[in-house]
Amino acid sequence: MRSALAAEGIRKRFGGLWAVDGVTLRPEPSSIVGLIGPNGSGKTTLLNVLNGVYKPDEGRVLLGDVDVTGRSPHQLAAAGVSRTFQTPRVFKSVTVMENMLTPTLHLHGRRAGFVDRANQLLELVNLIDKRDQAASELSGGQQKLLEFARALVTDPHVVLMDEPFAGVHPTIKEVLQGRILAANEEGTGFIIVSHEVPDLIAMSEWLVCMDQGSAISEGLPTDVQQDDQVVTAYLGQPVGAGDDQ
Ligand SMILES: Nc1ncnc2c1ncn2[C@@H]1O[C@H](COP(=O)(O)OP(=O)(O)OP(=O)(O)O)[C@@H](O)[C@H]1O
Repeated sequence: MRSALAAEGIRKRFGGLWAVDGVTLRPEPSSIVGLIGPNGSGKTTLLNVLNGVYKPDEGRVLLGDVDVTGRSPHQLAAAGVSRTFQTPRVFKSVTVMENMLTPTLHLHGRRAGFVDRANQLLELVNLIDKRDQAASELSGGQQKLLEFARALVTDPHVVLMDEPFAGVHPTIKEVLQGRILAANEEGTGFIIVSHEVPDLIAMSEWLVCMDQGSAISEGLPTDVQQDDQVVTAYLGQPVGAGDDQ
């Protein structure tokens, strides 16, 4: 059974600006939660609080029943909270396989199992042939796939993803979407920030819309999409009604 990562009354301030201003999220374990909102609404800051990059000024982060507020990204990764970034953060000078194994380095005694798992995941994201190449030889899209596969290697409770589909080729996007859904079927929970609202609506069981640091609407994606406050936050455009954006 996987644990959900929850936010309780999170507030985070930069100078005079409350970038996140009292957000509570209580996802079901093993669910896909989509997080949308206009630029600057606090989505990335919330992810940064959830994986320990920032300590919140107020509120708590819970992994299952455990209060993990203030733990470092490293500690949270070890506890089962993985993260991917808008610009993939892979170690370019080492091989694809070495990248896959970096999250396991501090976990002792199970390395052989992780190598098998890493091979399996590389197979699933079509990077197995690149296993012994330096990550710098991968395209930007392939680096996103590598970062995603690496996030799954330790079998996390939840993966936080920031703009996974931004700027990636449609073929790679399709692989990513398929692998997210497959990992979710196996029990991994996701919280995904994306401006590609139609894609996110199609994948998410629960959608949250932020505006000016607050969660202004949450619920089933089709309901949130039609919420007047959400439409207004997106400058009068029904979200997900047009092109991806
Ligand atoms: N390190 C920081 N220092 C100061 N202000 C920050 C910092 N990080 C974010 N902010 C501010 O906090 C607010 C929320 O930013 P954040 O990046 O979380 O929004 P976002 O919803 O992820 O935006 P986008 O969709 O454009 O990525 C913005 O006004 C931003 O300028």
